[in-house]
Amino acid sequence: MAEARIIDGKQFALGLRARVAKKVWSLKRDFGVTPGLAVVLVGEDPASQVYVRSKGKATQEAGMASFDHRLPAEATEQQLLELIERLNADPAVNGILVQLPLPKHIDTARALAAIDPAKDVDGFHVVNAGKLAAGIPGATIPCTPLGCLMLVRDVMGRNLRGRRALVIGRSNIVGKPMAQLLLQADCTVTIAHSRTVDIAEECRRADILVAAVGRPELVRGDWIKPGAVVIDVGMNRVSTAEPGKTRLVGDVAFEEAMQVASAVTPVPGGVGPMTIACLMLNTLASACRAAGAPVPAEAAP
Ligand SMILES: Nc1nc(=O)c2c([nH]1)NC[C@@H]1CN(c3ccc(C(=O)N[C@@H](CCC(=O)O)C(=O)O)cc3)C=[N+]21
Ligand SMILES: [Mg+2]
Repeated sequence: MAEARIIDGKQFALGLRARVAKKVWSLKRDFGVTPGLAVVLVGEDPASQVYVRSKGKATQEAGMASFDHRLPAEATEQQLLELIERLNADPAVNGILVQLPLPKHIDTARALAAIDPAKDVDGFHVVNAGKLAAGIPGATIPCTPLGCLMLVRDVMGRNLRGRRALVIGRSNIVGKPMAQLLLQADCTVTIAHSRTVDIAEECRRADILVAAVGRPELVRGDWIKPGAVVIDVGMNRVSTAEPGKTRLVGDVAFEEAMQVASAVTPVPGGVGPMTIACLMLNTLASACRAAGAPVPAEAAP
């Protein structure tokens, strides 16, 4: 069989960001509104600083206002909650992203619950998670699962009815909302996790396989159903033979998957760039709702 198609998430994300930028422009022209995204970073984690910088850059490139808020690692939960309250009340801010993970002395659930659900562009607030699970329109969809669904549809078309989908991982950020989206798309959905008895056997039934567990190259070629579409959410930094040098690998053994699947996302260049592009889309959508403007259809899959 021919090698699988490499799903170019980076390219798709560039296109999506360009579509968002166009709509930002028309929102400004027709409603006099410039969408704004506030990113809150607590502490100095170097990886988080890199992500936060690339989010700020993408926000500005889309023609939106970017507000950067840094708190020291020792900041109290109360200080963070006060900042969130100020951002909730600020009409220039349509989206609030509190970068995770937070320092251990801060209760993550409490911080996320403090964000106005209408400004929760991550889609992590229980109101948005609940709307997604209950099928109530107007939910903000978490960026990574939304991006994954876009890539699946790009390959398989919009009609996913009856497809067997397996999601590996049950986090609130990726696994659970991913499963909800696939269910809403009429897939037959299974969620596998660390206590699943035979993950390989579950994988072999899946037409759509989404791996989001954070275990480098867990999914082997012989776990994959021939012709399946494989979406690799994993971003694991592993050491190489060269001392001090690391490289990024996914949750899927990429070269093996390429021999069996019909399409596979690479790491990097697959899901990661889609997460950022969908964050831009969700921020635009929040601004549209606030202004009474039509919400882009892509934000409500
Ligand atoms: N409240 C919150 N929301 C988030 O969405 C969130 C978060 N906290 N905390 C951290 C994670 C991580 N994350 C990434 C997004 C894009 C790439 C990305 O674009 N990666 C590129 C490059 C990776 C590289 O080379 O290091 C790629 O996969 O091609 C990576 C990581 C968002 N996160
Ligand atoms: Mg698990």
